[in-house]
Amino acid sequence: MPAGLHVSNHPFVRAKVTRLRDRSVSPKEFRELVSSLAELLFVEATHDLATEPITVETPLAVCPGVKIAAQVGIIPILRAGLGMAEPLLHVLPDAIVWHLGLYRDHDTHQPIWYYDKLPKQPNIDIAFIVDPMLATGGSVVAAVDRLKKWGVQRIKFLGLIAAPEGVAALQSAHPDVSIYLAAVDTHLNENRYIVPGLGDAGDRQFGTR
Ligand SMILES: O=P(O)(O)OC[C@H]1O[C@H](OP(=O)(O)OP(=O)(O)O)[C@H](O)[C@@H]1O
Ligand SMILES: O=c1cc[nH]c(=O)[nH]1
Ligand SMILES: [Mg+2]
Repeated sequence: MPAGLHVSNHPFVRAKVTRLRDRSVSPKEFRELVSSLAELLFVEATHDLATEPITVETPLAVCPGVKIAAQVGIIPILRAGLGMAEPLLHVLPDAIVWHLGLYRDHDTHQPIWYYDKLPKQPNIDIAFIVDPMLATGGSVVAAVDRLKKWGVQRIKFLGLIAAPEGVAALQSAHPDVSIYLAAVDTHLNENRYIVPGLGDAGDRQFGTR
């Protein structure tokens, strides 16, 4: 069944992503914005997370409540996805983090693997792949391919800015993967960068350019 594309319309998200794009923003503020946006989108993306009924004793009475009943995996795509992983752990400290290392080749724009330490057996019920940028879609499609081969069937993608080309590529390769974003921009340029975008999300977080 095809999953959805969810582009947040929340004023916090729209204002923060506007600031994130600003070329004059320092790496420190850029990281803070990535972190805050990731948390806001995670809340939207986990609206249907499995829960289990429990009770809790307040000082006055026994009160019905719930606990989270799914083992969540957070899957950052290195490097730029790193800044979105830590804030999700603040919201859900029991989540497991599995890093996937992929970079996009400068000339071919194809994703190249350089880190993958997934164990033989999957130990999560649902995976949230995090990466700020969905450009051609090559990196996220490769990550979803890998997670499905590993044995995870429930997968969602959390990004900040996407190009229409990347959304189309991910939906065509993996129509079951829901996509949560802060913005969808107009197009990719000749170097496959998102326009207007924000430039290179890894470099802007870590001050490497
Ligand atoms: O949709 P795609 O066309 O695959 O492009 C998106 C990828 O490119 C960026 O990573 P980059 O290769 O710059 O690596 P980095 O995170 O180490 O900077 C970005 O963080 C995505 O992983
Ligand atoms: O616009 C883009 C495209 C790929 N990777 C980025 O960091 N930015
Ligand atoms: Mg980069």
